[in-house]
Amino acid sequence: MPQEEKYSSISPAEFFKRNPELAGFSNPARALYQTVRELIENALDATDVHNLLPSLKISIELVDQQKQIYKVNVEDNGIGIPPHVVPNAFGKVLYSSKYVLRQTRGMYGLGVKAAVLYSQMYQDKPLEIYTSPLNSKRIYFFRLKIDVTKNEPVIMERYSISNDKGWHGTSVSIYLLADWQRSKAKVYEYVKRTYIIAPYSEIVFRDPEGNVLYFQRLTTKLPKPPEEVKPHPYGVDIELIKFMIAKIDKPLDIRDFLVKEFQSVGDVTADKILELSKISKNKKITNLTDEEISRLVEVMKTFDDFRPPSAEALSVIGSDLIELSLQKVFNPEFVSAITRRPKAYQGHPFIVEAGVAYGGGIPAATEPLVLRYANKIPLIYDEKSDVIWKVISEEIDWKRYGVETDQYQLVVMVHLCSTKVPYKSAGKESIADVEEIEKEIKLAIMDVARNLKKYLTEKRKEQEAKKKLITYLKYIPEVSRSLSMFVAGSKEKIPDTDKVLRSRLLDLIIRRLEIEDKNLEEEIKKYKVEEV
Ligand SMILES: Nc1ncnc2c1ncn2[C@@H]1O[C@H](COP(=O)(O)OP(=O)(O)OP(=O)(O)O)[C@@H](O)[C@H]1O
Repeated sequence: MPQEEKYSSISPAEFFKRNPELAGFSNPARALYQTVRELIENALDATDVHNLLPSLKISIELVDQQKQIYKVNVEDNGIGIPPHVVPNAFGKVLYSSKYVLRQTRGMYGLGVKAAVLYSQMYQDKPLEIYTSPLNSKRIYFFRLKIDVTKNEPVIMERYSISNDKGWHGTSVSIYLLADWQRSKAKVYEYVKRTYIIAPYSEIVFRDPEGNVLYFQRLTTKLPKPPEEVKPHPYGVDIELIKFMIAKIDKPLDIRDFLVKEFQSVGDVTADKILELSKISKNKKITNLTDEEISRLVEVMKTFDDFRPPSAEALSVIGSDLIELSLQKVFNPEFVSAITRRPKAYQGHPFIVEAGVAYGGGIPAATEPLVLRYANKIPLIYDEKSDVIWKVISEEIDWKRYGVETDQYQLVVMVHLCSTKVPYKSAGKESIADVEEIEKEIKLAIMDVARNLKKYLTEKRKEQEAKKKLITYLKYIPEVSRSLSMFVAGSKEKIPDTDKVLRSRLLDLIIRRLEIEDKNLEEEIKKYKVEEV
C-alpha cells in the first residue's frame, strides 16, 4: 500500500538551514570564504554607497584548534545600524534595507543570516555585534542567535555604552566550523579583488596564521553613489503591481498611480497606456480586477514609447579608477579601461565596464587572468559558467588583437552594474547569459582590446626599428672610415672627417627610425664620438 503523504511548512530560516549550499555554505572551506564575503559586502555597502571612504578591519582567528572553530570579525566605519533594527537585520532571514531599486552589493536579505545559520549548526557561540549609527551618542552591543523554526532573532545579551570618541560603524563577529587551509587561497583572492574594485578603501587583513596584510588607500575619489529610483514599466509583472498597490493601500486613481510610482510615465503616457489597456483613468487602484492588472502589465511591457530606464540608480567605478588599480596591483606595461553607456534588459538598467592590463609584472599563463565583478562584488567561484568567461574565452579572438595566445600575460577585468544582476544562484558567483548583457560585455572588451592592439602594434614597430638601428650601427665605423678616406683624397681637407661623419650618420639613423627608447642609450653611446 502506498505511504500516506505528510504535509507541513517550514520557515525561510529552516529552509536555508536545510539547504546551506544554495547560499554558498556547502562545506567548512566554502563557508569560511562565504562568511568573510558577506561581512565585507555589508561593510562596503554601509560606506561607499553612503559616500564614506571605507576603512575595513578583517580578521580570522582559530579559537578552538580541536574543533576547528574560527572567529571571523569585520569592522567598518560605515553608517552603523539603528539598534531597534539590529536583531532583525542579523536574525530574520529575508529582512533587508536593500529591497529598493538602487545598486548595492546586497539584494536578497539573506547573506549574513545564512552565515549565522551555518554558524549555529556546528558550534554554540552566538553572533556578536557592536554598532553605532552616524552621530549616535552610544555604542550598542548585541549577542544574537536565530530561532530557526520561527525565523526570529533571539537576543542573548544587549547593552550600550557612551560613544565618547564619536565612532560610527559596525563590527560583526561570527564563530564557525571552518577549514582555513582549503579556503585560504580564495579568501586572499577575494580580499585582493575587492581592493582592485574599490581602490578608495583601506583594508587591514589579519589571517589565522598571524600574517597581516595592509592594503593602502590608493585614492580618495569615491564613485558617485547610486540613487534610489522607481521601477521602469518594462520591468513590471502582475505580482509587482499587486505588491505596489497593497503597499500604498489607498484608493488612488490608476492614472495618478502610474505617474507617481513609475519612472518614464508622464500624464500623456499614462493616458495612452490606460486607453490601450481599456481601463478608465479614474478607476481606483484598490478596485482593479486581476484581469485588468494583467491587461495593464501586457500593455506596459510592450508599449514602445518609454524612455529607457534611468541609470541614476547605478554606480560605476570609472575607467580612471580601474586603470589605477590594475596598474598598482599588477604593475603591467600597458593598461586601458572603459565605462560603456547605460543599456537595459527587461526594464533593468545596466552598465558594463572593462579593463585590460598587459605584460610587465603579470605572470605568463595558459589563459588570460579574468577578473569578474557584479555590483562591485568580486566573483571567484564558478568561473567557467559565467557569461563573462564565455565572452572572453569563446567570443574574443585575442590573436587578432596582437596578444600571444600560447603564453598570456593578460588580465581582463569586467564589471557589470545593474539594479538586477541576473545571478545564477543566491551564492552570487556567476552571471547568467542575458543576450543584451552578453553583447555589451563583448563590445566593452573589444573597446579596450583595440587600445591594446594599437599599443602592441606601436611597440612592435619600435622593436623592428631597434633591430634595424643595431644593424646600422655596426656599419657606421666602416662607412665613415671609407668615406673619410674618400674625402681625404679630395683637394680640400676637412679636419677629423671620420669623427664628423660618424656623428652625423648616427643622428641621421636615430631621426629616420624615430627611436626614443632610453634603454638604447648605452648601445648608441658606444658609437658616439666627441664632436669637433
Ligand atoms: N556592516 C553593516 N552596516 C550597516 N548595515 C548592515 C551591516 N551589515 C548588515 N547590515 C544591514 O543588515 C541587512 C541584512 O544584511 P544581509 O547580509 O542579511 O542581507 P543583504 O546585504 O541585504 O542582502 P544579501 O543577502 O544579498 O547580501 C542589510 O540590508 C543592512 O541593512
